[in-house]
Amino acid sequence: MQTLSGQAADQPVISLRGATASLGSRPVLRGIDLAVRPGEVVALLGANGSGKSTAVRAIVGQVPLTDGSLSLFGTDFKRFRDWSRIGYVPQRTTAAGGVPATVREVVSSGRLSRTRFGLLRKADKAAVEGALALVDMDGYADVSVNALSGGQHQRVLIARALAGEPELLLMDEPMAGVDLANQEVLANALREQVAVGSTVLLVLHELGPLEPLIDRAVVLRDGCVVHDGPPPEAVGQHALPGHDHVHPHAAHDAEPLRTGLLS
Ligand SMILES: Nc1ncnc2c1ncn2[C@@H]1O[C@H](COP(=O)(O)OP(=O)(O)OP(=O)(O)O)[C@@H](O)[C@H]1O
Repeated sequence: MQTLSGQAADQPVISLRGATASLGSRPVLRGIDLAVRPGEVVALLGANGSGKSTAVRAIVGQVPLTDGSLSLFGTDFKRFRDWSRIGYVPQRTTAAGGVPATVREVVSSGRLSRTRFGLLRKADKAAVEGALALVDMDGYADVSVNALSGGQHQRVLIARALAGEPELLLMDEPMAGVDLANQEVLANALREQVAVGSTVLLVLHELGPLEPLIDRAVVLRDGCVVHDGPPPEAVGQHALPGHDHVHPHAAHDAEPLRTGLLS
């Protein structure tokens, strides 16, 4: 079966095979296999320093692979040019730069790859306004990004990624610095993306309000995949920061899988 974009329905949107990468002289990804299929919402979990951000940065080409392969939408990374199909929210950055820009201007920049010659047409402007509304920042459209709180920045960066109406959304700790009420706002925004068929890969420390949306969890430890399957149940004490989670799906005779999401 083919999707509207001509891609085979069962073909992974992201396929990393045997991926290795180093930062400086340090091997950070040590043979990662990760396939994300169309419409899936996959959480990338693991302790600090396990390689989650590096894996996502490798997928968007910011960290070169030293071995293994990567394909996006069925195209080998070296030949992939269709970046407008991908929205990326990097980890802990700010939307504010040296130049004063309004929230709407920053979010509009996420639409440029969908335009011809950088001109925003009616549909582009509607997509920008829609993205602002999705993260509940429409009331701040004309505010300078320099005047925003950390959580508001994060919502603007997510709106910037959503403005391009990406088929694949990559988000590195989207809930970092966002209070619980706004985490719910972002969870709703994501739910709407998933409802229109977007594929999502998120780096998370805790599943939190996103838990009902997550189809699968991939847990990294020391640059290797140690679990690929149902998300760990984060209920009660298990949801508490620092809890070293023993996965309920581990075979009886197997070493209990400690996802150690935050440890
Ligand atoms: N520029 C760098 N040079 C050398 N090592 C680095 C560099 N950046 C990160 N590292 C190391 O690479 C490892 C993986 O980092 P990465 O940011 O991918 O982990 P992470 O799982 O996303 O962690 P966190 O949950 O803290 O964000 C860490 O041990 C980190 O110290």
